[in-house]
Amino acid sequence: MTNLLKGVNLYLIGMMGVGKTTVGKLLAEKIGYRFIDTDELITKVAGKSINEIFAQNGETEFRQLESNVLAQVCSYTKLIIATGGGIVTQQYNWSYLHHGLIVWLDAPIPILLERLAEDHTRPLLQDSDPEAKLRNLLEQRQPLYSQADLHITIQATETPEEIATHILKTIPNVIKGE
Ligand SMILES: Nc1ncnc2c1ncn2[C@@H]1O[C@H](COP(=O)(O)OP(=O)(O)O)[C@@H](O)[C@H]1O
Ligand SMILES: O=C(O)C1=C[C@@H](OP(=O)(O)O)[C@@H](O)[C@H](O)C1
Ligand SMILES: [Mg+2]
Repeated sequence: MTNLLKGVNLYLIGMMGVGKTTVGKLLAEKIGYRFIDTDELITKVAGKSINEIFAQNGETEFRQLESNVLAQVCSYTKLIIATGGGIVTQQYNWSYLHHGLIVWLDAPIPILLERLAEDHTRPLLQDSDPEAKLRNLLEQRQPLYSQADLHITIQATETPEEIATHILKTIPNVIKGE
């Protein structure tokens, strides 16, 4: 797999709660790549949590930090990059994402809701109706996510390990120029 990818980065995109961070770590272990999470880098750069950035600086500034971090990481190779769910909403981010192979992790809303039911770290979901919020975000983002190179549909019972294996099995079908 490492030979096939030739150092090309993998970018995981998709909705909050789909498992980008969890599966990304496993993928990196499996193929000997480094793992990077854009949210984690943003909190390091800003010196505060995602919640604090949204509350104190607003989403616009968060998106700017996210783009800056993405621009930095895409100059490296052999990375698995778990992005934040909204990275696709900034058109110019696509010029960075297209440096690598873009993998869309896609799961139905009820699965996302169940996983995020007790979560307080995603400011966009601290809403009186998180289900409606997720539906609304997905409606806006689905056409953007669908620009990925690889679309992985996740079943409710699939473990992170199974999803990582599924992705690795599917990559040879979409390697650019192969
Ligand atoms: N395949 C899975 N099966 C069950 N729970 C999962 C799975 N993938 C992720 N999770 C859980 O769902 C939550 C969100 O996962 P996370 O990796 O943070 O998603 P994302 O980075 O896409 O927002 C976490 O609590 C994680 O442990
Ligand atoms: O969907 C979004 O707009 C967001 C997703 C989050 O990351 P995850 O997708 O890893 O939860 C994080 O970047 C921020 O809370 C905004
Ligand atoms: Mg994440």
